[in-house]
Amino acid sequence: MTDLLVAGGQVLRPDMTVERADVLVDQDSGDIVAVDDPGELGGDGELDASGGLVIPGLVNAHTHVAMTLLRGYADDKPLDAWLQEDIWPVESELTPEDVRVGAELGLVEMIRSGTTALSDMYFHVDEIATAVGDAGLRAVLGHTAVTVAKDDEGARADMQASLDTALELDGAADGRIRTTFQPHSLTTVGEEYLREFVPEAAAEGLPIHLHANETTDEVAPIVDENGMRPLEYAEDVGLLGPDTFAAHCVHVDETEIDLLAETGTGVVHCPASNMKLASGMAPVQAMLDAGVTVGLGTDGAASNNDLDMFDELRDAAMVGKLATGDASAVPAAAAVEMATANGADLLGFDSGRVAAGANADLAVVDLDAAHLTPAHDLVSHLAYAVRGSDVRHTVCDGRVLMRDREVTVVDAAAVRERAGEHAAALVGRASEN
Ligand SMILES: CSC[C@H]1O[C@@H](n2cnc3c(O)ncnc32)[C@H](O)[C@@H]1O
Ligand SMILES: [Zn+2]
Repeated sequence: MTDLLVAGGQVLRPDMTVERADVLVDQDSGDIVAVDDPGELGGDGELDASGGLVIPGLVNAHTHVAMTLLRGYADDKPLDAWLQEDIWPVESELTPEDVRVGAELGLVEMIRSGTTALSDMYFHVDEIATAVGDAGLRAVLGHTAVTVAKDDEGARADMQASLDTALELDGAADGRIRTTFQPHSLTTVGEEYLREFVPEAAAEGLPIHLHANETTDEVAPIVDENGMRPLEYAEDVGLLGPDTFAAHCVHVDETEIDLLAETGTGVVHCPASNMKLASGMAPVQAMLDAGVTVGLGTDGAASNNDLDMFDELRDAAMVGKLATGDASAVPAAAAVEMATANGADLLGFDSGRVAAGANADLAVVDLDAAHLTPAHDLVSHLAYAVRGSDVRHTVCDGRVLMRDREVTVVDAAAVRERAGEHAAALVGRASEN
């Protein structure tokens, strides 16, 4: 057994307490072997956590990682105009290699800010899987199907591609990659395709990841056409259940919150994207109170505009209060749970906790900084004061992905340079059409 001792730091435990402890990692199995008092454990290798806080690697439960190439490409528009006027036209020019390079850039950004797991929705998914394999993170991937503006043959082919991709890629990268079936949203996939393909996904045991109830523009047509709320419609076509998680859920009423809780459907809150696109404020505290598992996601870098989950933690805690007029809503510990244990739960990974037996997916946050002094409450710091750039080391599956702020798994400078070149060429092609 090759093992690694993460030594000398404080550790965030699953019950949100913090204690001085060392963490022993088995690098062959990729699991945490033990968490014990300082000096009690020994290992072959060591990762210095002194002056730092060992936390579970953060879980970005909803993103479009390759959209880093579109960071800053189109801002200050609402969702529908942003997608139709800017994003979808430029995405139609994306090559498989662009998607690979964009994903590589996003994964470097995630490693640098302490994220070890992501759940992604996009296309050219083989390229994203290769990038995830090389970068060493854990991911739930899938091909996102859109049927609007396609003929029947094209629509069915896209739904089939979502099923096939999920079946083919599941278990890739030594099991670090899992998959989901992905109808893009309740308005961009036609009812007949949902009724045909959702049962097929269920029969294959595939989890489902979709966008839902993101804007009022998306809610109104479903209510008009079906006489029911969007999540009632989702339940009617078989989409809800314990293996489904829906991104956004901004405009959900009480009946829909109850439906989420009753069916065990998860939600991924994306506060920065919801603010930037002026989509609205999700009723996160009400969903948590009802027993809904709520994780946290950045959405893509074009609607955020970064992939730093510490920003997301702070935004979730802040906007939770603004949405309710209650300063006790979405407290620090709840936000940290959303970004760790809840996200891992939604993605189906045994991560999100620093405990013996769990995946060794960890980040070490450097506390030696003016903006983290004094250290009255480190859970408060994680939610309100830590920045992604405070992360000193990142470990996933027992492998050190970043040591002393140096990414060890890929050449980060080369990735940035290639991404800049690909983004410029992409925008050039888009402007010609
Ligand atoms: C067809 S691949 C996934 C698709 O989703 C688009 N997307 C990015 N952000 C959002 C969002 O907030 N709501 C809905 N769709 C979004 C992305 O650009 C891809 O086209
Ligand atoms: Zn999204």
